[in-house]
Formats: sequence, C-alpha cells, structure tokens
Amino acid sequence: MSVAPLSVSAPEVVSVKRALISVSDKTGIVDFAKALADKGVELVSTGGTCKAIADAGIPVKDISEVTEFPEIMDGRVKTLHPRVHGGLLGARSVEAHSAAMKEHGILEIDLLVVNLYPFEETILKGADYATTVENIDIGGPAMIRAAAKNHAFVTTLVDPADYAEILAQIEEKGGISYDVRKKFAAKAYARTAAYDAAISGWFAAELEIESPTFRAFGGELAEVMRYGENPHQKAGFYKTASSRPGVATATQVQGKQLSYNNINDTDAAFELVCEFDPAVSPAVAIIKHANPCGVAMGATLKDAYVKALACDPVSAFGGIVALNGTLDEAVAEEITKIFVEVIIAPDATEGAKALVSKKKNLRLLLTGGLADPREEGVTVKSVSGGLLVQNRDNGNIADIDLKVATERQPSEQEMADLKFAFQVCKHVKSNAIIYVKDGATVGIGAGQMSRVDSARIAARKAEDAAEAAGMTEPLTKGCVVASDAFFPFADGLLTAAEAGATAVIQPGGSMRDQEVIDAANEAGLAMVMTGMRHFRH
Ligand SMILES: NC(=O)c1ncn([C@@H]2O[C@H](COP(=O)(O)O)[C@@H](O)[C@H]2O)c1NC=O
Repeated sequence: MSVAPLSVSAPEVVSVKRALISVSDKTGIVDFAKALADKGVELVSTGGTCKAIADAGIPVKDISEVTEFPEIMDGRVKTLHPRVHGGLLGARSVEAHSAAMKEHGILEIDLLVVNLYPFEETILKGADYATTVENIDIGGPAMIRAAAKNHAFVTTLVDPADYAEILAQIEEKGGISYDVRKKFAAKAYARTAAYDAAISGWFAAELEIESPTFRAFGGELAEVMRYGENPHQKAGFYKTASSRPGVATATQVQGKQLSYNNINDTDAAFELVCEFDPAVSPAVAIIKHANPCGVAMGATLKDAYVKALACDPVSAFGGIVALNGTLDEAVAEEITKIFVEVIIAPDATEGAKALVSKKKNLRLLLTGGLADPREEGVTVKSVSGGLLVQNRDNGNIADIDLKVATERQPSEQEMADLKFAFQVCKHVKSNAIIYVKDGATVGIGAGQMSRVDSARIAARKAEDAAEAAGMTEPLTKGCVVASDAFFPFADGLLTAAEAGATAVIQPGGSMRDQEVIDAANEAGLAMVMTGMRHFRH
C-alpha cells in the first residue's frame, strides 16, 4: 500500500521566522546564530548548543521551553517530541495540519540546523563498544529526515559549510527559495544515509556478519575531480570512515590536483609496497595503469628504486612511485630524474621535500605510516544493477605452508625470490606472471587473457630492458617466476623456463598439475605450490 499524496503548495520563498539549532560540531554556529538573530529569527536550541549561543549574548530559547518536557536519559531524548516533529512536518498549506498545530500548541520551524553526534570519528578513534553505541545519534537524524521531507516549507542544514549560502539567500530574497530548500533536502538525506551506512558497516564488522541482507556504503565528498577515467566522464572522490594509511588519508604536500586515474594508481602502488616490511628491507613499487612496472627491495630506498626502474624504464615514465620508508634525498634525487606523476611514502625528509619541490606539478603524498596488508576489510565493485562485495585479499605468503612439488628443492636465494614474486603477483592484474631476480622484478606480464601470453610478454619486456641497458643476456636469465593462478598446461611454465627461470611458485590445483610437475622436473626446475590463488581482475 502506498501513501496518498497531500495537496501541498510550496511557496517560492519561505521567510525564516524560527530556527531550531542542535549541533555537535559547533564550528561557526555562534556567528551563524548571531546573524540569524540580527535578521529577527527566533532561535530555539538544545542543551550544549543553546548554552554556546546564550553565552555569546544571543537571545535563544531552550528546546524544553517548547516541548515543556525536560531533556532526559542523558540526552537520548531531547527533541523527540510532537511539538518538535509537528513543527518540522506540518504542511502549512494543508488546513488540517494547520488546525492540528494550533490545537496542540505546535510552532512552525522554518529552518533546521543539525549536525550529528560524531559517529564516524568515534569509530576512527577505535572507541569501545558502549561509547560507539552512545554516539549513534537518534534525535538528529529523526529531525533531519522530518524537515527534509517537508522541504516545501522547511530548510534543512546539515553542514556548517552551507551557513553562508543561507544568510545570503535571506539577505537577497527575504527568505529561502524552493530550489535551495530542495537542494538541501537532498543533501540532508544523503547525510543520514551515509551516517547509517557507517553505523551498519560498523555493526556488520563488529558482529562478523559476512553477507548482511541489506548493505549500505557511504562517504563524504573529498574532491570533485576534473573528470573520471576519461575526460567525458564526471567523477568525485568520496572518503569513507577509515583510518587506513593510503591515498585517501594521506596529506598532499605539493603538486597538482590528483586525477581519478592518479588516485586509483596511487592506491595500487601504496597497497603493493605495504606488503614489504621496512624492518626486513626498504622496498619501492612503480605503478602504471594500476599494474606494477617494477618492484624491488634494496639495501636502501635508492637502491630499491634503481632496481625497480631497471625492470621497465620505458613504462615507468609518467608512473606512480610508492616507498615503504621515509623519502630521503638520495632516492628523491633519483626519482626526479624522470617524469613521474606521484610519489607516495610514509614520510619525507625536509631535504627530499626541497628536491621534489623543484618539480612543481609532481604530487608528493605522505601517509604517516604503512597499511597493514593482513588487515581485514571489504572491497566493493559495481556492476550493472549491483555491487560485488568481498573480503580484501589479505593473503600473505609468510602465512602459507608452502609445498615443494618437484624433485629439486629451491635454493635459499630462489626461495626468497619466489616469496617476493608471489607477493607482487597479488597486485598484478590476471593473468599475472612475474619474473624476479635478487629481490627485484625483471619482467612483469599483466592482464592477459592467456597465461602463456603473460609469460611471453614478461620475457620479451625483460629482453627489451636488457638490450636498452646494453646487456648481452636477458634479465630473466637465472630468475624465478610466479604465477597468480595455476598453470592449466605446461606451456606457460616452459615459456618461463625458456626465458631463463630456474624456479617456479604457483597455487597448483589444476587437473593437469601432474603434467606441469613432470615438465618442471624434466626442465630441472624447482616448483613451489602455495595452495592460494591471487586473481585480481
Ligand atoms: N535524542 C535527541 O532527542 C536528540 N536531539 C538532538 N540530538 C543531537 O544532539 C546534538 C546536539 O546536542 P547539544 O546541543 O546538547 O550539544 C546534535 O548532534 C543533535 O543531532 C539528539 N541526540 C541524540 O540522539
């Protein structure tokens, strides 16, 4: 059953005679309240907000004078009253509504100014369960939804950034126009939706509900992008309630505005480099179109960068560079020798910042730390008419019980390189084939429909890089190889062996595993099975 419509006639402009103000974030509220009071608006307000306004010498009425009911239950009930909700919801052009307001002593509220208990900030601080629950605002969203429904007469403000526009409207038009009331109603519902998304997301995580029946995701606009993946696509960047170090939470020290593709690629770069513990080794990843074109560990960050760049210096041009340690002068000097779009690192020395500042368009992002690659969480992808939600791939080679399937065991160096290669694989679009030597990628095959093509492309790129560097042997000679998923046939493996690989790491699990193992034995390869696949589409 749907509800029948009312015959509401919305005035073009509604003058503001009474405003109800109830805000947790008190930024700008005293100035705004003063400006409203100066324009003859009667102010009604709740506990702390009322005190802040009154303390500034501005005339304001406490909400309990309107409700004739005290604030009770530690603020859980203060505005949840028919005198408030009737004042927000009464359709003034409907005679019966006006009569009901008159009969019950309900006063019209023309402007609602509310911002909510800081639920998102509370979860970011990692507050305990009881504190988190207490920071779920009930009265605020109820008022926002009521006032926004009644936008034919009422204006709803949920964001201090909008106070100035309302004052300008009153100044220019003597009230608030219908278009503006509608615009703010839409913003109000988006706010409560994002708020409830944060609450329901927190609950789902807290109770470990894997696939809740209803699922909401929300965020706050951080930036309107110049365009999306392509110039004809509009785009915006929305931040969620997350404190995970990365592109969304980083500080941009310098450089142009990040584009949609920059943000996507920078995320890929930083998530990849965070796989490598800086206590074990400095590491650098260079990303192009969300795939790495070089990843390496080294004695220093500079050393790691030089090794990563050598993998595919042609593709690295215009790339994104991510580091797992503080950007120092030595590595900054090296990176700035070629054109790169973005550098992202946990921190930077003043000297490094000064070097980077010579390239004024180059963006430098500092995250303040590294993201935990084992952290749980979800990823979301949209498809036509739906959302695909899954747990983040937090699989880690260090946690896997590796099995050697061949007659030959890998050497210590091979094993170290195999582990490194498999961890890189996780961040390469499937089908992924990664050749690694001495802690550095030397050939990367990404995003091919056939695994054997990935193996060939990676080998050819390694040959090209060697030739460009004036080397007589391909970089892959004596390397190891990782595959993100099983080899369905022996051909991919044999291509890698031809390229010079001596050891292989792959998940296994193909019905032809034995064929592949036999081929590895025949070629004298050592092969390690992980039992874990790292598809990335
Ligand atoms: N329970 C209620 O009736 C209620 N009415 C308004 N609030 C919230 O109380 C806050 C303002 O409180 P104060 O003015 O006391 O600082 C606002 O964030 C507002 O959204 C309420 N608090 C929580 O639900």
